[in-house]
Amino acid sequence: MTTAVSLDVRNLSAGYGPTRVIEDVSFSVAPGSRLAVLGRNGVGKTSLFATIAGHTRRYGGEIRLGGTDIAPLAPAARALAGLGYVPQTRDVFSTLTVEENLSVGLKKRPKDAIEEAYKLFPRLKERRRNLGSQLSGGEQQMLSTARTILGQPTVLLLDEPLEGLAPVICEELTAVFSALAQQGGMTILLVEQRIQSALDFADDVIILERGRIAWSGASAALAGDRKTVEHFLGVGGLH
Ligand SMILES: Nc1ncnc2c1ncn2[C@@H]1O[C@H](COP(=O)(O)OP(=O)(O)OP(=O)(O)O)[C@@H](O)[C@H]1O
Repeated sequence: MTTAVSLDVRNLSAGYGPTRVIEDVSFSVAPGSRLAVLGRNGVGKTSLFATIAGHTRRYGGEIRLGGTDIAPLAPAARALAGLGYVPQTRDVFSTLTVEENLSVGLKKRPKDAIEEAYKLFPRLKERRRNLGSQLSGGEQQMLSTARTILGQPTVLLLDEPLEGLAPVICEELTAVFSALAQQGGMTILLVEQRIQSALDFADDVIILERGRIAWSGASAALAGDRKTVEHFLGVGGLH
């Protein structure tokens, strides 16, 4: 059965122990589309992705992936169901080689599927025998992204993938993300501090404020609405 919605989040509330940081969040994302999650520091962007991936305490709400509620599942089962999560921390295994890191992402797929990762990021093939700890920040981001993509997710969550990276690496990564959405039909959710980059990449946007959705709409609408950008994201958000 096909569904018109790839990810559907309904009335989601979550936090850490007794502290709630996500409050009654609802949104949906169409298959193959791109959603940017924006907001000032500490509003809950990382926590929202961590909640969808199963790493916080959920108080209520549903997370439907292709029609199935994955909220009761453990993080590994969510990944098997088609959810890819690339955390802000990148989580590269520093004592494993690039190739060993990629093998972890294969799950039950044959070893030669690793070539897909090398096709996406040729730099990783050059560094296949290097340890995770020997990689630059950009290479670590490529590795973390490639490892997740080897699991063939239908929905990919990218938490600040461009943070701290040189402009040329940001362009390379952004081109891969765009190709995954356009040619691979992958649904991508992106947290990004650079508002203009996020708007250039995404079809739609949600803005969080204190764990709640404060604004949602098309990227083009937000790009033309300087007042809303300044109100929720601060002066100088667009350039
Ligand atoms: N592991 C944790 N335990 C307790 N509180 C946490 C934890 N992680 C985040 N928080 C709190 O949850 C709230 C939301 O934080 P979160 O990191 O999700 O925001 P953010 O919008 O991603 O911020 P930034 O833009 O700085 O990355 C903050 O008040 C933060 O202090």
